[in-house]
Amino acid sequence: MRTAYSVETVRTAERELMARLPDGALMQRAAAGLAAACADLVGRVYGSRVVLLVGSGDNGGDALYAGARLARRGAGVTAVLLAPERTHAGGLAALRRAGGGVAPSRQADGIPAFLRAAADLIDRADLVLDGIVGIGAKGPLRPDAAPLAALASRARAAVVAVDLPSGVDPDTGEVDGEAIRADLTVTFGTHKPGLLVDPGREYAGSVRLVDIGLSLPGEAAVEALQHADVARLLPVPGAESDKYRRGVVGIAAGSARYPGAAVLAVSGALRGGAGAVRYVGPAADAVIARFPETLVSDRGPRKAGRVQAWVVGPGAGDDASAVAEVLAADVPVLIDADGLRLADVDAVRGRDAPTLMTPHAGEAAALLGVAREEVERARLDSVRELAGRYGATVLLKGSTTLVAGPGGGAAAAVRVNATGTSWLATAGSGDVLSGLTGSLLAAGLSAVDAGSVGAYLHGLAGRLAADGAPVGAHDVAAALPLAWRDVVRG
Ligand SMILES: NC(=O)C1=CN([C@@H]2O[C@H](COP(=O)(O)OP(=O)(O)OC[C@H]3O[C@@H](n4cnc5c(N)ncnc54)[C@H](O)[C@@H]3O)[C@@H](O)[C@H]2O)[C@@H](O)CC1
Ligand SMILES: Nc1ncnc2c1ncn2[C@@H]1O[C@H](COP(=O)(O)OP(=O)(O)O)[C@@H](O)[C@H]1O
Ligand SMILES: [K+]
Repeated sequence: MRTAYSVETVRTAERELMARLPDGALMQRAAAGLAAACADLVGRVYGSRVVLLVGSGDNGGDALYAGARLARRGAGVTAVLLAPERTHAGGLAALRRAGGGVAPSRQADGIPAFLRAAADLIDRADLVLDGIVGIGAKGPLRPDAAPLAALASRARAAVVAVDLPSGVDPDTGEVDGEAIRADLTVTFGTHKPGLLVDPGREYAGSVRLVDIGLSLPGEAAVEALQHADVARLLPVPGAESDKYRRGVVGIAAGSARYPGAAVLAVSGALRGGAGAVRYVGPAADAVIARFPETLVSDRGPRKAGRVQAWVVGPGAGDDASAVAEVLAADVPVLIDADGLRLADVDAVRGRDAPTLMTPHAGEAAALLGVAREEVERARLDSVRELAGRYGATVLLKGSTTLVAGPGGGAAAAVRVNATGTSWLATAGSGDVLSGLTGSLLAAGLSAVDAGSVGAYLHGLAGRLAADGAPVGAHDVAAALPLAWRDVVRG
């Protein structure tokens, strides 16, 4: 499991560790790891041109000490200081001792000369280190720092963010205004939520974690399943299993207008671990024609026969009665697409069995009564808010998919999944996800596990199916067994 902790938790862990170590030891660990990562990235340190963007906190201190290490190995290192009088004094002295230089400053030389010099240096650099701000960030980048982020983001040089890209909110991944676009982020002690959740994740580039010895007890703020975690959660039939013991998933989906949604949801469900798929709705002929193994019924969810979990909503049009019948069932229910619009909030809140809602940003926005952009800007807050309002587990789809448990509060970890690819942004791929995830629910996974395992397999299948080329949703479904095998084989 990859875990990310809130700034507050990181600060507490740092204080405890610092109390047991000599002054400055932690920063030296951070700077050593940072310099090593930079050296790996540029390949040849000797003769390389390195620019340090240095803010007034310890994040700047890390950049200065790492710069000193690179200067000792023969790099030409220049620091651009945002606040010379408040720069980390030890770091700056170390850089000077190692032969590094300092660019003209805003305070002494005026803003135009400062920006011209910074632009020149960044233009000619092989490597830019972003030490503007780290976990001490408050609000959007300030007006003096924002132009540096813009210059670095356009640079031909490799850009390494120190701890996290400046301009990305450490706890949420929100980006308000300018932010550093890094090729690599070297983060210390633990991942930060903002590195795993979009839009921050996209700004971070690849992320390297440097162990500085922090011990982080208690619940993470954000966690991301890895192959081994998913492998442990996948349902595997035992010797005594039969199709009913493996679980039956009911799919109430599709309409005369959208029969394909039913077919795609079933295509995902058949590959999700349930022993049988029961389809209920007006697209039975289309479903059977494509998947003859499906059990079909035209009697509505209540009379369709026993299932261990329901999926309701994909392509369902305005069939509110099917949604109400499914919500009345005492088994786990996944609500997707049209079902989200038709589900009564009190009926969802009143359920005893687990409920999993799977909106994309547009659907989440409609449920929350805000604009879609607001959900995309603040994905963590949005998923927690929805989970709290409905008392349900919520899976918010997108480039990073988030899964929040029914508590909705900040205390419980939100799962994040980034196995996907933007090729998954294709009509019907959400239907495949809902069938797959419903199947995992029927096989006995909890709502949070089913959602996060479903998103993981679906993203991986998308990647395997696409392999750099456009694919249809049915290709994603067909690649699910490949993804499953890939996970099991490790
Ligand atoms: N505390 C520790 O034990 C360690 C801290 N480390 C580094 O220290 C960093 C945290 O240091 P600090 O607590 O000094 O905080 P930061 O250096 O992250 O930020 C604080 C400084 O940035 C300025 N600032 C805040 N918001 C800003 C904004 N929106 N735009 C521009 N400037 C802004 C503040 O005025 C303040 O001077 C970590 O991110 C990490 O890089 C590492 O050295 C590892 C050890
Ligand atoms: N840019 C992206 N990167 C990765 N995955 C994406 C991206 N855009 C969409 N997806 C994934 O593709 C699927 C699309 O689902 P959805 O929006 O419900 O589509 P549809 O309604 O057409 O089935 C979701 O699993 C979502 O997470
Ligand atoms: K930074």
